[in-house]
Amino acid sequence: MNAVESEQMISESRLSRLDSKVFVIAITLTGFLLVMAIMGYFSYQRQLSIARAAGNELSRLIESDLQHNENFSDAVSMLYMRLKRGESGSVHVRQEFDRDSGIYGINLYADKPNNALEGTLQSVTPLTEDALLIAESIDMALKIENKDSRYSKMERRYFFSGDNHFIYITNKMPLSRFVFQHNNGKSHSMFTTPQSGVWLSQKLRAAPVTRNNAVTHVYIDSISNAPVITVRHPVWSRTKGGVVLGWLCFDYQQSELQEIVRSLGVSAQNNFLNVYLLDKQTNTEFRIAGKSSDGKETQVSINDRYDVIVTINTLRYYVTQKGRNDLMVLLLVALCFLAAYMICCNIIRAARERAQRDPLTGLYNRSWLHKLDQRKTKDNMTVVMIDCNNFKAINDTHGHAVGDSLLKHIGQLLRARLNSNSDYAVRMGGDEFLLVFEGSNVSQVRACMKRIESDIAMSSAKIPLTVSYGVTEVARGMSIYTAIALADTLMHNAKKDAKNPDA
Ligand SMILES: Nc1nc2c(ncn2[C@@H]2O[C@H](COP(=O)(O)OP(=O)(O)OP(=O)(O)O)[C@@H](O)[C@H]2O)c(=O)[nH]1
Repeated sequence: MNAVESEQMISESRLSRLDSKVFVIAITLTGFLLVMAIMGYFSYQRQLSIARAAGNELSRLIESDLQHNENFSDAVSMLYMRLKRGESGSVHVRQEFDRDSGIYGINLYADKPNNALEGTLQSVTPLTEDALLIAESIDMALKIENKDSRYSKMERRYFFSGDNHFIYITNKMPLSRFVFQHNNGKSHSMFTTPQSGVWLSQKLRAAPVTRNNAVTHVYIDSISNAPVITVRHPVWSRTKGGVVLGWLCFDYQQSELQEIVRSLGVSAQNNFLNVYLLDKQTNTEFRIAGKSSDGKETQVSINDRYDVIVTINTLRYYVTQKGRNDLMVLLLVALCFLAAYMICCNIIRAARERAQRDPLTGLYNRSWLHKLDQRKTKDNMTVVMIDCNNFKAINDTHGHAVGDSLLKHIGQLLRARLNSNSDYAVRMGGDEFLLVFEGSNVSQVRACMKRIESDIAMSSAKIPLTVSYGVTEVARGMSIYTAIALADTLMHNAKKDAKNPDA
């Protein structure tokens, strides 16, 4: 092999080394990104399905509440009509006046065994006969309401608003929170909470907002100072389409809707959900739960007016337990790929190392030379080309196996004489060896070669073996291949001289 061929082989090997590294990195990165993409897709789908489930459930509950309110208002209308016609007995509710708050009130259904009060009807003006009939109807409707429904367990704020009267219906709450007030030593049956007395009279005295729509947009309630939507249902004096006596209005407060969100198993443990009610007509968002609006979004329609929007805060999703599992898997995948990358690199390094070794002698082979070429030539660098004399005859006489063990033995001898930190032995092929000395001058190298020659002669006494060699100092700036070629020529000259001592 000449120097040009060697150069070509070296640059090819350099290229393949680079290729294999780039290949491993590319495969690792592609695999990692692929797994990330697949996991991201499934994580995204899971987040969306959670959002969709929450949105569907919330819209279903709100819709059923709206339906419930409508049924309740229809029941009040029906009962009112019956009372008016004298079909449902007489009016039982009793109007009373609370001097402290200046409010007229009527007790509604009190569920004493369960310590629950449905509420009181309260008005700042004395209730007219018609208003008393409505109050009685509301009382009766409350009694026949399904007490087991989720709705009946919710705190409720609603009021009746007619042309001449505004009746507020207090919240459902435990009886124990009410104070039975006494008037002149006589038991006074009107319930008033000490905390809510002022609030109630304010609420009642505030002019009720006239609303033309069946559903209001989100507004801040003047008394409770909280965002509210009011849904109103007509109470009819005759059948539907007849005269409207007034409106039963149901306030949806943020806290109530939050309660619904909390009651959804899915959102109770996942604080990454942001839930909004979107008023489609005014394009107003009414936040029910959560803090931000970013993330995956899903929109579920409740009715013509409202949509539920659920978004998922991805960062929070990952911080909560469910997301943490995803992160752990992602981390494990990253570690697996890192391990795979390191293993691949090691395999390649070992294969490259093997490719630079001669399998018979364990010395470097010719392809290792490019390493030397890459390095800056050091001062005091000397190369020696060695070739065994008449090796063919040894093979022919003693057999190839003996020839092999001789070559192996020469390799050991060479290694034994070299300084492992600065000198290298290379099997160039067949019975040819190259020695590279870094840090020894030519005379030191020649002295070393004398010792190697005698080692070989002594150790192969049964099968006499000699070597020829050529020594060349690598001049500053000289290519290693040029030096090897020079040493090769010198070695051949020496061989010729040995064979023809007379010439
Ligand atoms: N046993 C063995 N023989 C080898 C191996 N590689 C090459 N040879 C033999 O080594 C011999 C080398 O021959 P040459 O260098 O051409 O000639 P030579 O007999 O050494 O004679 P000169 O070099 O002129 O002194 C050939 O017969 C090869 O077959 C090997 O790995 N093992």
